[in-house]
Amino acid sequence: MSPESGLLLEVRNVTVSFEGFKALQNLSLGVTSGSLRVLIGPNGAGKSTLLDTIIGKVRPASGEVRFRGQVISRLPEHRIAALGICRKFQAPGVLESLTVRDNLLLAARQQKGVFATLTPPTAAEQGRADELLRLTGLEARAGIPAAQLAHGEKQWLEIGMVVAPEPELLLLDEPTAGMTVAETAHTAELIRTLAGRHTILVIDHDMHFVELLGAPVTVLHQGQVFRDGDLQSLRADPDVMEIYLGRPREAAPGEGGTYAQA
Ligand SMILES: Nc1ncnc2c1ncn2[C@@H]1O[C@H](COP(=O)(O)OP(=O)(O)OP(=O)(O)O)[C@@H](O)[C@H]1O
Repeated sequence: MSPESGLLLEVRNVTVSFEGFKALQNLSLGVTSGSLRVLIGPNGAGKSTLLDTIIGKVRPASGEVRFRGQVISRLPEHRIAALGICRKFQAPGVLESLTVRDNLLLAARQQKGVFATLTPPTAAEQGRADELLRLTGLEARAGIPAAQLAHGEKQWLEIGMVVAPEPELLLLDEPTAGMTVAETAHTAELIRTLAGRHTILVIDHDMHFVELLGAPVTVLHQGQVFRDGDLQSLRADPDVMEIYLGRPREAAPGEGGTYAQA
């Protein structure tokens, strides 16, 4: 945590430019340790670019990102990841031929790469894999190849794999994309369980899911923070409605509705 601001993550006046087009414009955002925050906004608002900037995939033209008070926006991606920032992308990255438990075990190994295959897992690593099975609700599926999992189960497995090394900050990009209503509800429960142990930023378009998360919401629009608030007040905000309704292709953020997707 930054001794100066008390924030775990600080995005300070960040501008990101793609060949002159400003995807983020002087954007500032602070995240406290252990909090859960949702990012929403119309297509092209800059949500993914913001996560890309935090993980070091995209460099700001101006401004900076601080993590625990340290400026990270000039560090290479692997150094930022090593500080404890992990991002789960939409596409699951599980190894299909391995069992669910072995995927979790691999992710829980302290020793990475080829060395992990040369030494047997420690009792602590085995214990962590079992803990992750319970956490994700995949205990009954532990012994089957990951290829046989349903779409939602695969996503929970990947969340388990991403949290295995205990990252301090977890960035989730549309974790419920393509999920059924029941899978979405389970995902919300899982993320709520993880909050507190981890600081979590979630991007999602599914307002039912956002409601289930019950977390503060930040609305991005045209590369800037447009509003902060709870979902209920944002739904009642005519300006928030306007930025969605102003785009004919997109759905309005009505009860249980879905914000526009790419
Ligand atoms: N590599 C890139 N080169 C050029 N323009 C880009 C690049 N990445 C993003 N953009 C543009 O920056 C803007 C913000 O994109 P971004 O993907 O961050 O929005 P988003 O809020 O995540 O949208 P969505 O909800 O559709 O995923 C968009 O206009 C997009 O076309």
